[in-house]
Amino acid sequence: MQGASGTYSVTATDLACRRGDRVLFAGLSFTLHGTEALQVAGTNGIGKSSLLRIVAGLAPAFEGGCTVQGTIGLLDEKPALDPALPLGRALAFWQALDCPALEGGAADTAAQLERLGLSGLLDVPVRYLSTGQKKRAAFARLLSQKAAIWLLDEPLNGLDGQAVELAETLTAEHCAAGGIALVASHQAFRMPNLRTLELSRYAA
Ligand SMILES: Nc1ncnc2c1ncn2[C@@H]1O[C@H](COP(=O)(O)OP(=O)(O)OP(=O)(O)O)[C@@H](O)[C@H]1O
Repeated sequence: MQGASGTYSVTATDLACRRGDRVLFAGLSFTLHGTEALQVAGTNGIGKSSLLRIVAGLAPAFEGGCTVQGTIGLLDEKPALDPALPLGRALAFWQALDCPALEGGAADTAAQLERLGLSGLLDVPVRYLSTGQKKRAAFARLLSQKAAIWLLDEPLNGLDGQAVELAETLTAEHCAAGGIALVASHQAFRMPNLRTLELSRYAA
């Protein structure tokens, strides 16, 4: 991560979200600083992904606003890895853009791939990877991004039990290192000091 963790923040102020002709939620405010994590919980369709897209700057707020200090890494169901490329080359493409001159980058990356159980899959085209392997690959890309603010949209979907624990541990490590995590999920997500925001409380 670049910059001091004390400078990272996500602030949502009186946020409302409209999708189509429906206002999904309104009056939502929260602040996250470096080291903090928040799980956005709620039933299917309540607006969890929509909230993350607003925070990421990919969708407009209907009312209110959101300001972020720090770089954003979004992990969602689309890993944004070229399906035709072998996994190793697909990840290298992003790494060259995200962190071209990363010191100790190669060793760092190899260790992360090993930890994610991807080392033996680097020559497999992305389109052949299983659902869980694709999600692991999305975490590999997220880690190489070195973003301060992790926006995780259903990060545990498709992962087996061991990988669920790893995803939770990686997120805890990210926050312990000064990062921020905003986790949208209807599933339990276990990590220290995780706050929960029930989006249904803001349903319009
Ligand atoms: N572009 C769009 N136009 C109109 N409605 C949309 C659009 N995108 C999403 N929606 C609707 O907005 C609502 C919220 O969707 P969203 O994906 O944010 O919910 P969610 O809480 O993340 O759901 P899930 O738990 O199923 O992932 C849904 O009813 C969805 O159909």
